[in-house]
Amino acid sequence: MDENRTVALIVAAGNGTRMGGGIPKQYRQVGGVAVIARAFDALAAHSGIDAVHVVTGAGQESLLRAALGEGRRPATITPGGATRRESVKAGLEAIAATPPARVLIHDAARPFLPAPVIDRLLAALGEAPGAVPTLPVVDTLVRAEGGTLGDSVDRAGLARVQTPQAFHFDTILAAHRGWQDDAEPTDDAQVARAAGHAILAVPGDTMLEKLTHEADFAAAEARLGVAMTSRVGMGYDVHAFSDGDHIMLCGLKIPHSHALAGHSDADVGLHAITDALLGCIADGDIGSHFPPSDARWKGADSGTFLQHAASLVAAQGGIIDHVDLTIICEAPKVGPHRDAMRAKIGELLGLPIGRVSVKATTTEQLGFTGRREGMAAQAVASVRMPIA
Ligand SMILES: Nc1ccn([C@@H]2O[C@H](COP(=O)(O)OP(=O)(O)OP(=O)(O)O)[C@@H](O)[C@H]2O)c(=O)n1
Ligand SMILES: C[C@](O)(CO)[C@H](O)COP(=O)(O)O
Repeated sequence: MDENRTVALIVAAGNGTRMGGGIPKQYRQVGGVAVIARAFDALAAHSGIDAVHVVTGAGQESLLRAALGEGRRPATITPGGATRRESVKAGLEAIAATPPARVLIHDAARPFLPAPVIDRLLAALGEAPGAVPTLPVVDTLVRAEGGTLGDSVDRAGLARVQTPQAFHFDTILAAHRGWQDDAEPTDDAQVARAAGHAILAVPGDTMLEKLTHEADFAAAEARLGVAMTSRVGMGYDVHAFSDGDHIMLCGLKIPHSHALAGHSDADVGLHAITDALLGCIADGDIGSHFPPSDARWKGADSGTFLQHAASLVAAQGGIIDHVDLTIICEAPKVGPHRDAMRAKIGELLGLPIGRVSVKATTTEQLGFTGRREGMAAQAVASVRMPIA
């Protein structure tokens, strides 16, 4: 073991399920820089830290490399596990090949890490085998029982625990190797304490808040003082009817007297929204990203196209505020499916249903939609983008 060596381990193997759809939160941008890149920079720039190791999820390595760019080189990149604990253990085992004296274990989802927090943690490791940053609880605490308030919980003596969590390396490695409880620990301090070690609390920082839900991104931008600007994109699409007994519309299979003809699943609604999102970032159109000449997109689920466009918006630090779709046809009737369509689009984009509008109109039997030769759809999307 190198007595002088301190390393950092960033765990980034989560899928961000509470965040909703799109690319995992650690690879999205906040203020024009990927979340994980900010955490990486804060650790790598600290004079007390010698190397930064990263744990990433299965299939996320290209996202990780893109987010870190050329300039940031993790000492190791290790595949994570199904839980945070498993990911941390995998990272510690990778580091154990050349064991350092100390390790700081950090959530990739906490992009803003002030250097004084690291200073406090490293100083505390001179007195104890582990230390974590904490913040006082300032709100009243109650048990939540459905929609009804349960008993209040005395907040005296309670604290909120953040990361990085700092440990003597051999202590935390042994604690993780020895973890046997069936319950999943939510952090590494619990693993160390279960092995009998005293862990110190040092003052945390409000900048260190974890990005957990979608609204946390807007809060992070605000915390950073990032100026955001609104953009609006529009999309329009048409598909002709052909023989068949159903159409795909807004990601749903709708029974109908005809199918819609197209290279993909011909989902005119999702195509219009995809183009509206691409319009917000001035990045071509659905045809330039998914050319009909490419056999890969034959019969493709258009949800893939929509999620790709949303991930491009997110990669530029954009936040989708709202989408509004108008479907133009004489039949089928959209009304009975409207809310299911809104829910499906919301699911694909990671948006609550209140930010997804689906409308429909006929053209009073005029034109190609009036003659029931095909369907059209137009969409407007509004996003907030960081001002470059
Ligand atoms: N199997 C897992 C789960 C989580 N993490 C990481 O642990 C940190 C904190 O977890 P959390 O905020 O819960 O992230 P996610 O698991 O991605 O989010 P969610 O629980 O909403 O799915 C994140 O940096 C996440 O990438 C990990 O490395 N491996
Ligand atoms: C490790 C952690 O960030 C400390 O607060 C937290 O416990 C992670 O919990 P999650 O449920 O994995 O977000």
